[in-house]
Amino acid sequence: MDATTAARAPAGSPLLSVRDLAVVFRTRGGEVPAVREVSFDLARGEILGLVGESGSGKSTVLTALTRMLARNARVTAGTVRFGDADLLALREPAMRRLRGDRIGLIPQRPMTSLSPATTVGRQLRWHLDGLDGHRLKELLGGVGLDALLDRLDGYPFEFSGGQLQRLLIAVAALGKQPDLLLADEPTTTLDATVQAQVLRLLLDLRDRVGSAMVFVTHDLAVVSQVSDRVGVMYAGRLVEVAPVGDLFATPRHPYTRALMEAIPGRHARGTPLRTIPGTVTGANRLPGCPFAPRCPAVADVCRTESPAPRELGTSLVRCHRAGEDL
Ligand SMILES: Nc1ncnc2c1ncn2[C@@H]1O[C@H](COP(=O)(O)OP(=O)(O)OP(=O)(O)O)[C@@H](O)[C@H]1O
Repeated sequence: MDATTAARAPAGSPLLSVRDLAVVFRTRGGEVPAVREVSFDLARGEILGLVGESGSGKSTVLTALTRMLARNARVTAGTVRFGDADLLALREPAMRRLRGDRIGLIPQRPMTSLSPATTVGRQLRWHLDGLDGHRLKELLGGVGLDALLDRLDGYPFEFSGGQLQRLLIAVAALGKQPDLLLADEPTTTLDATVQAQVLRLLLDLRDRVGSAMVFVTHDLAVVSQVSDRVGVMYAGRLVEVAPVGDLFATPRHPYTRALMEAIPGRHARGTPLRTIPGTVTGANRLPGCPFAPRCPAVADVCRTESPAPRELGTSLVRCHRAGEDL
């Protein structure tokens, strides 16, 4: 078994296969690596949660997969296979067709993917050919927006961020029913009851249509509810990938452990919330393990050699010391 096996989706050939993806951003100070050596597979109908602190590269991975990176970003290494297609090599018209009907993206900031000068109703019809009144009602109802049916001649600025987010979910998930849905913090702006409704709807889409999903979130409670497997990112690298139950029960990477320790409610009432000392700043440029400066189990080798992925139980973990009695 090679070292990427645990990053593989269970059984059958994967729908999506990402290998050694690397992305850099061009900045005034030079090129900054944002994503490095990211590898994972996704089976049909599987949901992979992607977690990690702000700036760890989650959105960059999703936008690289759909080839919608910012203008100052470029993919410097890696392959992305979606079925038979090599997504990084496809010509733009073919990629656009895939984005049109087989790969859906729910972006983190809804405003950036809507035209400010066109009514919301018109934009819905652009995205969903042959959208009739009955289907429209069904879509809006699915995301709890029935009340907006009479307001679709309004412009995006007349709607709240949460309403626009739900409209985009309705289009990307329910309207297109894609084979692959990439969702970037889709429920963060929603209140608890609407969030629960949207999560149920996404799970129902997976059950009915078999859509696979990569679901980015900061919220570990959400990730535990929706994911089959979870990938943990730190400073541009996927440091651990494991089935959701195993990741929460037996986190292997010291960063994953620290994340779990920081979950409110895991400790007795009155105990101060645990935080992770230090910051991630500059970690993506380090020669060794990016977590070394903050790691309670750091050894000399961690500062000089980047750990290769290793299998431990059902996890794939990038840590020199994982598996030791730390
Ligand atoms: N347009 C940009 N120009 C330069 N650097 C960028 C740009 N966008 C992102 N980055 C950098 O790339 C890295 C990864 O950012 P990314 O947005 O992918 O992280 P993230 O994990 O999705 O964060 P968040 O949870 O806050 O959305 C960060 O260091 C970020 O500063």
